[in-house]
This record gives sequence, structure tokens and C-alpha cells, in this order.
Amino acid sequence: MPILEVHDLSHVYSKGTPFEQKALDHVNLNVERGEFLAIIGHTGSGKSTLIQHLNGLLRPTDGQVLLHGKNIFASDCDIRRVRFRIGLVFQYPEYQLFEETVGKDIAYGPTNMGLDAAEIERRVAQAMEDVGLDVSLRDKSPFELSGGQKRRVALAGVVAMQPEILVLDEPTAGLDPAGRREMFELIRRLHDLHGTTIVLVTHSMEDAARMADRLVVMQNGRVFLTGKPEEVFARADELEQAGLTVPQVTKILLELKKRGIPVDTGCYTIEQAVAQLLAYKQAGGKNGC
Ligand SMILES: Nc1ncnc2c1ncn2[C@@H]1O[C@H](COP(=O)(O)OP(=O)(O)OP(=O)(O)O)[C@@H](O)[C@H]1O
Repeated sequence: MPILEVHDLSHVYSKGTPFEQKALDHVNLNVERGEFLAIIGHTGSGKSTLIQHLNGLLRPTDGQVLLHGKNIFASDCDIRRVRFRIGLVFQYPEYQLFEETVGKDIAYGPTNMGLDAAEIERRVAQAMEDVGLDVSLRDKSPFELSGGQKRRVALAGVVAMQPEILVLDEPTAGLDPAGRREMFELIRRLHDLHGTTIVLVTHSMEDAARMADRLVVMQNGRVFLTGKPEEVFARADELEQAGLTVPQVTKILLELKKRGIPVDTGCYTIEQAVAQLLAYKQAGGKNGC
């Protein structure tokens, strides 16, 4: 059974008012345990609205979200507990830091869970280690830290709840290339170390393809395409017609394949593409890359 199921989910903002706005239109989606899923799509396609339903921050206008097969809004389902199990990291989460020390901020979630002091202590230490924050920062004010460190504190606050599913909305927004790389490495480590199921929203096709096992492409509040990155990018023409940018490396590899060069189109970095072409050249253009 999938860990999370989205059944025929629709959402209309300000329903019944002159400002009515349909944001999701009969979305169906399964998330498997341990999966790394990326949701992509251009601005306004419904990504943020969708993920806010995953832990019950938004109530569906129609349809359901099931966690382990159970409707999260069922009368016997405690929505607070759902939010401990599905951790949501908003865009620019550092703006939500408010405690006087890093340690207290990270402890906020575990404290709300009603854990005892020793367990809270253990989780704060573990979460700081998981996100690469030095213990010496624990008693500092979060407001004295750099932007990247603040974001790690915010992430640690969710990680400390040890959610089964971590949902991240554009976690690299506003970071420079080095910061983006570090943030992605960190998310990858959380996934690999603890087997946390990840749902990542991003604008970047490249990042999604490099990080995720499966992509969900949203358009106009609907799931437009879903599949492994190579399956999705094999439909480059449809993606481009929908106004979505296919990674340049993929475009080149698809074009080479069309011309009979047996490249693997499932790679997304220049280094990997060059390595393939060099291998092809060294084999005298006879073998597959
Ligand atoms: N609070 C709101 N009230 C009314 N309409 C909203 C609200 N939030 C989003 N919308 C509308 O719902 C639609 C989907 O928005 P949503 O933010 O989910 O898209 P998105 O893909 O996450 O966009 P972005 O990439 O810009 O964050 C858009 O038309 C948007 O204008």
C-alpha cells in the first residue's frame, strides 16, 4: 500500500465568492514508502496547493488524502498527529524562526509532540547533526546566523519531529549555487540515512531529475505527466509545448539518439554526458555509450 494517496483531489480557493479560484482539478497521486518524488510545473500550476493538502493544512474541496490508507480528515484521525508524521518545510522557512536560541527553535516541534526532556534533547542533537549544524550554535540566537544556517535551523525543526514523510517547497529558493548544492546533498542524506520519504517541489527540471526517483509534472491544477525522469523527459516535445523547460543536456542527448547515436538519455549533468560521448568515441563509435 502506498504511504500516501491523493484521490481525486480538487481545491477551489474562496469558493462561492466572486474571487473563486480553482487551484487543483481532480488530482490523483500515490507516494510510495521511501520514495523520492519531485513535483514540478510552472508558476500557478498548483504545486504549493497540492502539498499543503498532504498534511491537512488545506482541506480538499473534493477528494481525499489517505495516510497509510486512512483519510486524514476522518473523524477518528487526529490531524495534529498527521502533521507530526508528515513534516512540511515551507518556502523561505527561516522567516518562521522565532525562539531566542537555535536549540529552543529546533525543540519546538518535539515539545509540542509531548516528548520527555531527554528525548527532546536527543532529537535536537540528532537533527542538528543531520542538517550539518555545529553543536556550538545551539545556544546562539538564530538571528545571528547566516541565511543558509538559518534555513538549516528551520529544516532541523521539522527533522527533529522525525517525520515519515518530509515535504519541501522550493528548499533552495534564493540560495546561491553552492548553497543549492549543499541543501540538495543534505536532503539526499536525510533520505539515504533515515529512509525518509521525500516530496520535493521545485521549478528546476535539472534538480528534480538529478534528485528524484519519480517526477510529477503539474499543469493548470492537474497532473500532466508522471514517471521516472527519463520517461518524463522522453516526452520533451509535450513538455515544451506546455511551456516547461527540458534540461539542455537531455535535449542534446535526445537529439543524438534521434540521429542514431546510442546514448543513455537518463543523465542530467554535463559531466555525465561528456563521459558517455568520450566512451562512445573511444569505442570507435561502435558500442553503446
Ligand atoms: N490563498 C490563495 N487564494 C486564492 N488563490 C490562490 C491562493 N493561493 C494560490 N492561489 C491560486 O491557486 C493557483 C495555484 O497556486 P499555487 O501557489 O498552488 O501554484 P504553484 O505551482 O505552487 O505556484 P508557484 O510555483 O508560483 O509557487 C494559482 O492560480 C494561484 O493564483
